Amino acid sequence: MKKLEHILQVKNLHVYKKAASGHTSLVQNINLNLKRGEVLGLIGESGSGKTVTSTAILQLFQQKNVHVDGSILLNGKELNGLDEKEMRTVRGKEIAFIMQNPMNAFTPVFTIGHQFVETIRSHTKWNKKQAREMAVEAMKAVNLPDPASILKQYPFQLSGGMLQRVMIAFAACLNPAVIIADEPTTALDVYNQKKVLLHLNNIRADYGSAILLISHDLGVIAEMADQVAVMRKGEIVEQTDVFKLFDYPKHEYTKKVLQSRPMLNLD
Ligand SMILES: Nc1ncnc2c1ncn2[C@@H]1O[C@H](COP(=O)(O)OP(=O)(O)OP(=O)(O)O)[C@@H](O)[C@H]1O
Repeated sequence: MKKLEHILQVKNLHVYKKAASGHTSLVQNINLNLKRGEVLGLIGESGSGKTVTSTAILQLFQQKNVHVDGSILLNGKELNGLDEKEMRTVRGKEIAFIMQNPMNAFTPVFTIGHQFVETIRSHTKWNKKQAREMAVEAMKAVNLPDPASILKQYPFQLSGGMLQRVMIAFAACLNPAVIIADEPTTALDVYNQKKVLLHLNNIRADYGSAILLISHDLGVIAEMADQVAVMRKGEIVEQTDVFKLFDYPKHEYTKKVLQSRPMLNLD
């Protein structure tokens, strides 16, 4: 079988909020392509539609509130319109999500260990002991101290930064084809930011996972991304390789975004 060039292809994606008075558009005409092992940075001002785009790709909107139009191909398989049961077999295993707010990623009433082990077991044939070992290894990779004791804790017992790293360990442990990372490092100090970025970089290099990286931090984008898409008011206004974007931004809005980044004055 011929290998597909793109792991993820988003074509003409439109997302509408449903209301009695009619539909309002949240994002329009989004086209994105991700190759194996590639990092696509998604930047743009607050409210420009980055999270809506990733939520639509993951099919996490409730159909009664939001309508998603267009095509989302993951390894050639159409995700848009897939029923929830099928989507559950895709999420976590083939396409993983690192959310902006780590608290939302966990169920408060179960320990981290229970949730981690059950997620691994629902996608593999491993027994509990094997799944626990895998969870411990995955947590070590993101610099979490004493993973065995973290497994016994409940989400509220961990700090936001620790939960963020648990979620990244979660997302990466099954070597998904695509990882969507929505501001994965914002809750972290500089040292752990570096650790997490390095870990994501290793995953893409070792397993060929493609990463859709949403970030306000242009330093993170410059370090990690191969391609960058710039969003504004629900649309992509510019999409190019990372060097071209930083050196020769075309769109006025991109120029503004680049100009507004904080500069370190070393003098
Ligand atoms: N579940 C939802 N239902 C309806 N509208 C939504 C939903 N999620 C987001 N929106 C709206 O869609 C628009 C885009 O929001 P989105 O969260 O995608 O922006 P963003 O670019 O990710 O911003 P930020 O950088 O602040 O996270 C906003 O006007 C927001 O209010």
